[in-house]
Amino acid sequence: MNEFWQSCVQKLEQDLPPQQISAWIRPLVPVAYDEDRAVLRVAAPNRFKLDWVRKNFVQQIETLASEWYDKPVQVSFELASSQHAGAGRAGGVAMPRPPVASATQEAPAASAPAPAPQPTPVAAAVTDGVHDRSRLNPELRFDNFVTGKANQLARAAALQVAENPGVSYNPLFLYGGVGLGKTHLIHAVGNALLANGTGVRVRYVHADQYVSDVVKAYQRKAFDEFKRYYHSLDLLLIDDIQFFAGKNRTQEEFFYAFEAMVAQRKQIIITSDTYPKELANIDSRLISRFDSGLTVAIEPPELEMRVAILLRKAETEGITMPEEVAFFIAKHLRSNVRELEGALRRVSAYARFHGREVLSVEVCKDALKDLLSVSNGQITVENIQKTVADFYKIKVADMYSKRRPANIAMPRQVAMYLAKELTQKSLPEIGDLFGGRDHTTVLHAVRKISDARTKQTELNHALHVLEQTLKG
Ligand SMILES: Nc1ncnc2c1ncn2[C@@H]1O[C@H](COP(=O)(O)OP(=O)(O)OP(=O)(O)O)[C@@H](O)[C@H]1O
Repeated sequence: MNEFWQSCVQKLEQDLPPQQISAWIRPLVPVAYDEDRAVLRVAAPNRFKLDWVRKNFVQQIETLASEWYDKPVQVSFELASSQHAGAGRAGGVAMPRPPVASATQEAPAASAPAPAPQPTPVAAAVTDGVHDRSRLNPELRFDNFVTGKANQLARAAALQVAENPGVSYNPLFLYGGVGLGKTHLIHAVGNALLANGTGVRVRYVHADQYVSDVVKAYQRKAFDEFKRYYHSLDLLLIDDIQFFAGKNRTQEEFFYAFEAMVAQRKQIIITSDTYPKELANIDSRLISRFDSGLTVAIEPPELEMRVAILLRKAETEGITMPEEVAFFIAKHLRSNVRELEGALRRVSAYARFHGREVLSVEVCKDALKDLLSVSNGQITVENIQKTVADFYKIKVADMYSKRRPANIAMPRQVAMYLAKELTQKSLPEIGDLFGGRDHTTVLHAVRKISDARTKQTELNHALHVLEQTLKG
């Protein structure tokens, strides 16, 4: 594992800028590799870094681990205990240890014993520098956010809020699929406000972290401090609010923070993977609050925007990318910006490794072979199943399974409908590809979804996004 980790860091160094390596990769510590389950445990020094690497680097590390161990490896991130401190930097390997309790578990029953007091994240936040305190990433700004049809409304709303926090749209609720720039945009608002230098109190928090803060405040009986901190902010940026689902105590606390902040004209910006009314297991009074400001969608980027993003990112990284190369990548990779960034890193590392000065379409074809075979421009039933499963956050396997809960049955019908609409396959062929279902089941799904789409705006919107993602 030690050897793997050293090679992994070296490979990442070829792909990522040095600041990212020192900020996010070097502080990580490999904890243990479970050979039987093919799971590699990696510890991060704090919750912020944990969330960040989980979100931004898991794919790269899993790919490298899978190559190294020659089988699909899952990487599981966790918070470091004191045993791990420093081991990563020294390149040493920490011994396996008992798993860390999930920080996202909801507040325990009132009788739960309180653990020994430690500095709370709230207290820690007060002692850090301004960016650490706000948890903003200074790299995510308006000036490096590429705009196109898919995100122009969201950007305009975010700019408006940055100019008039607390008075224009409160809350601003941004929603959209993975990797489309929601996090980037809300950091941009925070950074713009900090840049004004008026001493505003800004805090970015991932919903998962907020849940964890509620749990800690509960355990340490520190709710007053918790409330004081959150209620005192001028701008609260809360990412991926769908993670509040089923966390009742968190929702209650957030409701009070929300009411207090909005009453004092303090700005709140929320992101989510779906629009407010579609959020599952969230209290209806919160949903109605979320909808009371401005709700804006970010959609998957269209071709021209994908090209612009690639050219812009290549320029920033000092990579010479001819337009035809950008068009080639953008035509084939259509789902989100994170995927484009990954492709750019891969292509440039490949070119560097093979001593090619200028990127060419040939280099891209080689470097992105596996990605391109999945999305070679053709719409297949497999592509549709994967895209729809990603969109609705269900497993691809549920497309073939016999399970029928509504949250699975509906996406499956959507996928069948799209398969009929976008491929040449017959109803029986589609039925076969959905776990051997009868053609009448497919016909029923096609009729049901095409009828529902004419009556339900949100379903129509979702289908539009899916069609656009699949067609490119
Ligand atoms: N319009 C854009 N211009 C430049 N970079 C972008 C744009 N949109 C997204 N990105 C970049 O793509 C990556 C993914 O974006 P981001 O993390 O903001 O997505 P997200 O919508 O928050 O996704 P998730 O739902 O997974 O949290 C980031 O590195 C971000 O900087």
